[in-house]
Amino acid sequence: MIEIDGLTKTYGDTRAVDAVTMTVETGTITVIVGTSGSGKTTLLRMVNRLEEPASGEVRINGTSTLSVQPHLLRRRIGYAIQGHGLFPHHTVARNIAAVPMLLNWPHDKIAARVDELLELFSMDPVQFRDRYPADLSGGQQQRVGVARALASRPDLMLMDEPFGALDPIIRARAQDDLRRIQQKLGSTIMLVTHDMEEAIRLADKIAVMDAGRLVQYAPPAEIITHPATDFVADMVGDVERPLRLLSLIPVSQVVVDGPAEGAAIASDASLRDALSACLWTGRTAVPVERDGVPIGHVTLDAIRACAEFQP
Ligand SMILES: Nc1ncnc2c1ncn2[C@@H]1O[C@H](COP(=O)(O)OP(=O)(O)OP(=O)(O)O)[C@@H](O)[C@H]1O
Repeated sequence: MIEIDGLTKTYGDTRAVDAVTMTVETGTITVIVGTSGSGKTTLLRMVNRLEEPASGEVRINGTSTLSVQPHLLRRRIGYAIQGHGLFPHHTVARNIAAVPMLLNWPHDKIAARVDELLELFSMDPVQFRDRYPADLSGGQQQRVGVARALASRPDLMLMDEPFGALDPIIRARAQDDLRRIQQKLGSTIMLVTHDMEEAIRLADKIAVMDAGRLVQYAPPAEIITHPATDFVADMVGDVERPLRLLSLIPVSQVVVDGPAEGAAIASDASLRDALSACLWTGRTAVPVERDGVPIGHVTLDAIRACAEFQP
């Protein structure tokens, strides 16, 4: 459990974060959302002491972070930022292994962990572990960045706009992957975004920040149905649905016979999901199954045609 207690940060006259108190349960995703300058990043960076608070404290499983040296604290807390921050001259495997190497894990344990994470992120270890970041797509780099932050099985994972550089379709797929992996590993995640749609998709609880203050902290359904302030209502109202059309068409409508490579999606999934799957994996088709039985595949061309020919 992460307890944030009266956390405050001032820069001159600006109260960047103003007496924020909230509790994050172990094994959940909390998304901190708000407009630019509302204090989200500062709040997150006070949790791993990249910023020191003016007052208040953070407790992780009952222990104040002030009682732990910052560099030791940060080894226990994963941190992923926009633009992934990978080391360009290190291979994918070495990038993912950065913290386990610092912690002096045995070589075979590190190698096993790297392969396990690559597989979790749908990247074949044989194909990817010896590549360099420049030889990966943007989506793949982002996945390696998140895998690296998870590598040592941190108590807590902090993510600052981790998907900000991805286009909206790939981002939806990256969010789904993160959710799946978080559930599998039981990780505790605090994630900052300015995108309310991302918050709704990912969060167990959403923390809405406005001018340094925490104005609402509640599950997504409650934020949508009972926004605490006009500001929260405006943020919910702004949720963009650029791919609304594809979201409304089931995959079953354009499925054709024959196999395709990769993980299958359900026939009642939407074409938006299928499009995300194609773009995220870099494939031009995705297999489709009904009740776990393969029934064919859907192609990127067919999805595009649907998007184009709808009124
Ligand atoms: N090092 C600093 N010196 C002075 N002011 C700062 C500093 N860092 C942040 N601030 C101010 O603190 C406030 C909160 O900034 P913060 O970066 O936490 O906001 P944010 O919600 O993460 O914004 P964004 O979404 O644009 O990243 C802003 O008014 C910002 O200008």
